[in-house]
This record gives sequence, structure tokens and C-alpha cells, in this order.
Amino acid sequence: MRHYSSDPATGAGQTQNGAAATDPESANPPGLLEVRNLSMSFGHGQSSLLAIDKVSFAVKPGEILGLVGESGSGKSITLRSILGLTKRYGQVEGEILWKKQDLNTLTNRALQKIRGREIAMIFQEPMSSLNPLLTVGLQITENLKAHTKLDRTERKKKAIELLDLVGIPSAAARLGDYPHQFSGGMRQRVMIAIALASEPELLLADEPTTALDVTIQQQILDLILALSREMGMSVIMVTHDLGVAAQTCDRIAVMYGGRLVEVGPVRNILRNPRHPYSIGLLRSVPENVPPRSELYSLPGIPPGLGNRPSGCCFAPRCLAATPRCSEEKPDLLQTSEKVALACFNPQNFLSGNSQ
Ligand SMILES: Nc1ncnc2c1ncn2[C@@H]1O[C@H](COP(=O)(O)OP(=O)(O)OP(=O)(O)O)[C@@H](O)[C@H]1O
Repeated sequence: MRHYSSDPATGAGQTQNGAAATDPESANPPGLLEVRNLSMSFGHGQSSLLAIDKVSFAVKPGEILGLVGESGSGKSITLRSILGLTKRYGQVEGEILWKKQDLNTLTNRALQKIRGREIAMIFQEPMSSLNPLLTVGLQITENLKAHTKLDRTERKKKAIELLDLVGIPSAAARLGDYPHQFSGGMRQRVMIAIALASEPELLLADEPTTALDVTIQQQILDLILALSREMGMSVIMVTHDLGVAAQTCDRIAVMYGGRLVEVGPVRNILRNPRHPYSIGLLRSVPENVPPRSELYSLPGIPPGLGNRPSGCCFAPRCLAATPRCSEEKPDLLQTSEKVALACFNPQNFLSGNSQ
């Protein structure tokens, strides 16, 4: 096993023995974005609550990384921390290297130039980010005004192109409509159009399809996938649904209790997950269960922020746990060139040697 370097000087993408991980499919490829030992706690001092704990990962250009885990595992906090949106709630530590500059050290003003322009974010509920009082056309053109040098006529033309691109029928005629005049799926498309206006290099998508019905969900996922491929845009896709990640992502990072527990290419995580939590998640996907047999459900519930165990967070729910698991937190170690794992007792999904 090789240990990820947590030393900022040696850099992510290098192993403890100093070898550079140049394979783009490695568990921590050299990235457009490199997150190193990112921790976020709510509040300050002794009463602070650690929400995410030394999270490290990288996203390379054009890659779609799925951040997967149950509710409360820290996925949204990780995304929001990348854009500096959690600082006001407490403390953010670690490095968020974006084109070699650490976003965690930038002023809010400097960050604002990157937010929405180089890195855009879309949320689960479009109405929380769309302004109900402004027409959709105005919301797109305002974004274009803020992030491009296009003149008024060009902005309008581009807004129509963007609505067209995300599959809004009769795009030109819909510019003057307000968000409430669109269905849920269409509002999600509008929000994607606004996010794409600045042609971001990285899209942070926080459960972008959870609130939608299955058919629309598939359309939006296909759209994000196609846009990423066409524009060479990287995406971090937060989802609690391993099935969604399987369809969309190149690599998957599984999160539990504020830490990453397994990271690797989608085929490795889906064919032979080694972390008991990843295995449990995979068994809970309906497609992986034979017809008429009961859907697996992980025993217990994830711990809240205030009562996370001192050892491995998953230990209380893990059938493979040993006394060591309740005492020590396993680090994320590279188990192969492409996969990293944080577990003292990795299981083998394929041989059935798992929970
Ligand atoms: N403003 C806040 N103050 C205190 N705790 C918070 C706050 N926002 C989130 N948390 C807690 O931080 C933890 C991580 O939340 P986060 O939203 O990142 O989870 P998640 O994995 O994205 O799950 P979900 O899909 O439910 O949003 C949760 O336990 C949550 O209750």
C-alpha cells in the first residue's frame, strides 16, 4: 500500500514514496482542481463540530467525478467549501488548489471572480437559485454581462443558444417567461443554462436530479454528460444514488461521516468495491438485486455531527469491524494505481466475502 502524501509541498498526485501519479485514472490524478486535506467545522473553538475531515481528491480536465454517500455524509459541505460558501459558518482548513492558486486563501472578492465564471454550481432545488421576479432571459443575460464582454444583442442571441442547448423548446419565445412558468425539469435546465453562460471549466452539481421524476432525471443526467463531453467541462456530481453516479461519472469518491472511504474509477467501484460501506451502497441499488428478492438496506443510520465515533465512523454499522476499527481512524491509502481505500478490513465483493 502506498500512502497519499498529505504534505502540501509534495503535492497531491504523488505517493508517499515520491512517485508521481501521472496516470490520469489514478485515484488522485494531477488535476484541474486539487483538494488537499480539506476540513470544515461548524462554529469555533471547543464546541465546534467537524463536518468534513481531511478530504483529498483531484478532478482532471473534462472528468466527471461522483461524490457519493448517504444524507449527512458531508457531500454538499465539500462542494460549498470549494467555493468558499461555508466560511461564514465556521472554519475551513486545507488547500483547494485551482490552477495552482489556493481558493481557501483568497478574499471573497477574488473568489467572486472565479465563482460563476470558472467554477459554476447548480443546486438540487432550482427555485433556490433562480430569481422568481426576473425573467429567465434576463437572468441569463445578466450572467453573460457579468462574465463576458458580449454586447446586448450578442447576449440575447447567446441566451437563446443556451436555452436551446439545454433543450428548452421555442427558446426565443421563452426568454420573457418567469421561472414559475417552467416545469421542474425545465427549471433545472434553465439553471444549467445560467451556469453554462460563462462556459465554466468546472461545474459543481449538487444532487441536480433528486427532485425530478425518473424520466426527467435521465434527461438531465444525459444533458450534463453531453455538455461535459462537448465543452470539455469537468463536473463534480454530488449524489446519494450510486446508480446515478454509475451512469454519469468517470470516477467515484464514496463519502461517509465526513471522510472519503473509497475512491476509484467507476468500473472498479461498481464491479469490486472493497469498503464495506461501498459494498452496502452497491447492494442497495435495485438493479443489483435479483427480481423478487429483498432490497438490501444498510443496518443502522449514519452518526450525526455531534456523535461521530473516535475510530472509523462506519464501524458501528460494519459487520467486518474489529476492535481496532473502533479505536483508530483508517487513512485513505492507495491500494492500487487507480483505487484508494480507507479500511482496516477491506472486503471482497466478488467472492461474497462481505457484509
Ligand atoms: N448550517 C449548518 N449548521 C450545522 N450543521 C450543518 C449545517 N449544514 C449542514 N450541517 C451538517 O453537516 C453534515 C453534512 O451535511 P451535508 O449537507 O454536507 O450532507 P450531504 O452528504 O450533502 O447530505 P444531504 O444530501 O442530506 O445534503 C450533516 O450532518 C448536516 O446536518
